This record gives sequence, structure tokens and C-alpha cells, in this order.
Amino acid sequence: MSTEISVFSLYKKIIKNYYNHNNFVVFKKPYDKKIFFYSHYNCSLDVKFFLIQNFKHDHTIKIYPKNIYCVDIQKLDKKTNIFPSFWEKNSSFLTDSCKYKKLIKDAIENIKKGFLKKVVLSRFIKIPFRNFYFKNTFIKLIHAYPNALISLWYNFHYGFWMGCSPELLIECHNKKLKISALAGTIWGSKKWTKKETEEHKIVIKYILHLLKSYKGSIHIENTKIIKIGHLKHLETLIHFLFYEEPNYYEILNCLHPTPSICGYPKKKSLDFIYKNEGYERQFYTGYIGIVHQNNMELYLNLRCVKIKEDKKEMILYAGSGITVDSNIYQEYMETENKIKNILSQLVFK
Ligand SMILES: C=C(O[C@H]1C=CC=C(C(=O)O)[C@@H]1O)C(=O)O
Repeated sequence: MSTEISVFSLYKKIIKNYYNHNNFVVFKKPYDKKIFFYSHYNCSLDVKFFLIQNFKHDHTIKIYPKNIYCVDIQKLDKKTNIFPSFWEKNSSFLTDSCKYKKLIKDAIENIKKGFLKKVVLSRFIKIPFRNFYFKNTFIKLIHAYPNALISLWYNFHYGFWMGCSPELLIECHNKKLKISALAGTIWGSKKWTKKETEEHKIVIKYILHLLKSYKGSIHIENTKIIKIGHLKHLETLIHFLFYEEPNYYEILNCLHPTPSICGYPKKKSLDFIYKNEGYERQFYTGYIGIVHQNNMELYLNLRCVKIKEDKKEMILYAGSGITVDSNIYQEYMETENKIKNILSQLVFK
């Protein structure tokens, strides 16, 4: 159960929790009409909580709220779209990275030698800022990406993170499970090629293999194209009905990281990432969402930005799946386009 509050009360709660260094999260689920607010109160095993997990799986944040608050999105300020975004004012901010192109080249060579089938490489860009509008950016994201999980969370040690993720990692309730296989990206006038369909199939195969060890019935939806701003992705939803309710934490731990954010085979691609990527992903490609006893609805933390208020800088992250059919320039452009997904909605003074 949640209590509906005004937009003004929501701002007051956000500010109060920030000044008290208290963990909180504001989020809107895909296609939902409500924004939810959780602030950390106390641990209670029985209560719903918001889970935030990093990519490496060694940092977990759990936000246990005393009360859950919500705001109707109809009540939001509709004028936010007139705010110029950072991207419109500084369209040449994305600088060329030769180092990252070299990394893509090395990955393709390793794949050609047969060491790996797919590896998802990523990079980040840093942007300095003076005044950043959290509120207007959040509202812009809601309007721009109605089919994404829009989130803003704060932790005293890890700062602010904001994101617009298109990818459901796992949704489970009673004996029902839903997983989204999302991989394969195009933009502009690009057409789908074998590269995208093959990298997409790797994710589906991995999920199906994992589910093989459980008793139940499976339903695989037709692959569809989803749009997130100017990007298009391939998505296949996989449903599973268990004969007996499983331990969903066990499934989650086997599932993550999927080949959509890591690669295949898992161990080899993880090793490649840790050895070569050259930076710490932290919460990018980790997962976030709601957990209530054995039920969960978790999304991968993609298209996200870490905002360091004290240093007045932000870090934006993006990656892409590298396979034998990858083209260095196209993979590079894919990360640039994914960064633009969020960069285009940031509002500064
Ligand atoms: C790793 C990212 O995207 C994943 C999700 C969708 C499509 C992807 C791709 O086509 O490579 C990636 O697997 C990212 O957005 O940083």
C-alpha cells in the first residue's frame, strides 16, 4: 500500500533525506502512471524494499521504507520539455576515444580466436557541471521514455544515480517468472543485420539453458522491436510457470550477469571485462528494483549517470555487445548513441 502525496511534498521528502544523508529512491516503472518514493527507515524482514546491487556483486544497498509514497504523473509540471537539454547546447561533447576502439579490436580478435563468443564492453564519459536540475531531468526522462524504468537514488557513499533502463532482468510472483532478453541495437537509418540477431540469440539461449534445470512450463514470446528514444532494441520475453515455487534469489544469482551486459561464456567474458575494461562499472550493469519476500521486479541499471554533487561532475556509462560480426566503428557509435539516450535529457542551468 502507498500513500498519495503532492509533488511539493515529494520534493520536501527528497531534500530532507538528502540533508540527513539518508538513502532514498524515486522511481517510475515502465508504463506506470505513478512515481514511487522510498526512504530508508529500518530493516524489517516482512516489508517491501528497494534493492540496489552493483555489477561485481559485492555492494548491496537495501532501502527499507516505513511508508511508501506515490505521486500521480498527471500532476507533474508539463512545461519541462521546453527546458533546453545539455545535448542541444553542447552537441560536440562526446570526444573520440582511441583506447576504447583498441579494446573493441582486441575483443573481436579474441572472439575470432575462439576464446569467447560474445563480450559486452563498456566505457564512461565525465562531464563537469555547475547547476544540475534533478527535478526537470527526472520529469523529462519520464516523458521521453514511458517504457523504461526511470530512477533516481541516493546513498551517502555512492552519491546520486539516475537512469532510464529499458531492460527487465527478472519479475517473479508466486510461481510465475518473466525474464526479458534484450540485446541488439540499431539507430537512425541502420537496418537489422545478422550481428544483432545473433547477439540477441545468445542471450535467449543462456536464459533457456538456466531454466532447463527447473520443472515447469515455458512460453517464449515472439521477438519484438522496442524503441527507447532514437534507439531500437530486439526484445524477447520469456515466461516460466514453476510446478513448485523456487527460491528466486538462487535463480537471480545464476542469471546475473546475463550475456546482455557481460557475455558468453560467462566466466571468460567476466575475466575479459575485469582484465581489460580498465575501470570500475560500480552500479552500471548492476540491478535495481523492488523485492517483497520471494517476489521481485528487478531491472538492469542501464542508460545511467552517476552525479557527484560535491565534485560537480557526472559520469555517464554505456556498452555494447561485441561478437565475431562486430565492426569497430559501429560498436563505438553504439556506445555514443546510448550515452546520448540519457545525455539528451539532462537539464542544466
Ligand atoms: C550494455 C548496454 O546495453 C545492453 C542492452 C541492450 C542492448 C545491448 C546491445 O545491443 O549491445 C546491450 O546488450 C548499455 O546500454 O550500456
